[in-house]
Amino acid sequence: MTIWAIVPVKPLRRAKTRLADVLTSDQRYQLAEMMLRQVLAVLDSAPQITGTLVISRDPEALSIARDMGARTIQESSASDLNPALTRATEIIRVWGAGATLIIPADLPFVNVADIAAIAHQGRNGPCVVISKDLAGLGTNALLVRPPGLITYAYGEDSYTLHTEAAQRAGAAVYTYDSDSLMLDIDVPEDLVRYNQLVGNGEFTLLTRMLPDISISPSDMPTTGGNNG
Ligand SMILES: Nc1nc2c(ncn2[C@@H]2O[C@H](COP(=O)(O)OP(=O)(O)OP(=O)(O)O)[C@@H](O)[C@H]2O)c(=O)[nH]1
Ligand SMILES: C=C(OP(=O)(O)O)C(=O)O
Repeated sequence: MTIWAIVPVKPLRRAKTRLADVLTSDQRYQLAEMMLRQVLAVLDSAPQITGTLVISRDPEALSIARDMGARTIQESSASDLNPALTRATEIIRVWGAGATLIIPADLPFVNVADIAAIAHQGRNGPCVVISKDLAGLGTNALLVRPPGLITYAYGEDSYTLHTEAAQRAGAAVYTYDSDSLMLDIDVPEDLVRYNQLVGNGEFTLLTRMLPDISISPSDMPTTGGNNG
């Protein structure tokens, strides 16, 4: 059965506000664009994904999505993340999708093995497959078979809320976690944790993605967690 990916994208020039203490607005814009392109490239190369629908208010994000082979939907200005995802899900249901995989645009390390593993776990419905964030509170990837089975509850404690919604719907609930899927880039500590994960003092993610950036570990808080 077909799996359509949905990628929600906030206006790129207003993204990653929680990184404002350590990145300039232009650096945040560059990071948001680079992560979006990375996520779309992985979804485009994953054989289990029939197609990707990007929903955003941002014409620039929608243009990037189209250039990378994704379908797009213009989100209304008054929208928010959960209603945007609901609207996108309604569309892929019309397209006959057997399942949807929600992948946020800020998961720079998602890879095709993650997509394959989630698709395999979620091959028989009704079910959901959820990938937690590093703090274990958020939802980094979410497969829902059939689409529309549960109401989206992204935000605080979304992992628990999505799990409970699936249980109420009588669906099987699977969890798939991997280092590559667990790290969404939200807060400065995520950059520190990324650095710890790869064991390198030079913020490889940023230096690779934003070669002109000059952040050092001493610029970062050393405790706290990804609040999902
Ligand atoms: N279409 C759409 N996507 C959204 C909206 N809010 C957040 N997103 C996307 O949902 C995913 C997770 O959101 P966040 O982690 O809050 O990303 P962010 O808004 O760039 O980061 P912050 O500004 O720090 O909250 C990212 O891919 C965002 O681009 C929204 O209102 N509409
Ligand atoms: C929206 C979520 O997290 P964040 O906005 O921090 O990526 C979530 O995990 O439900």
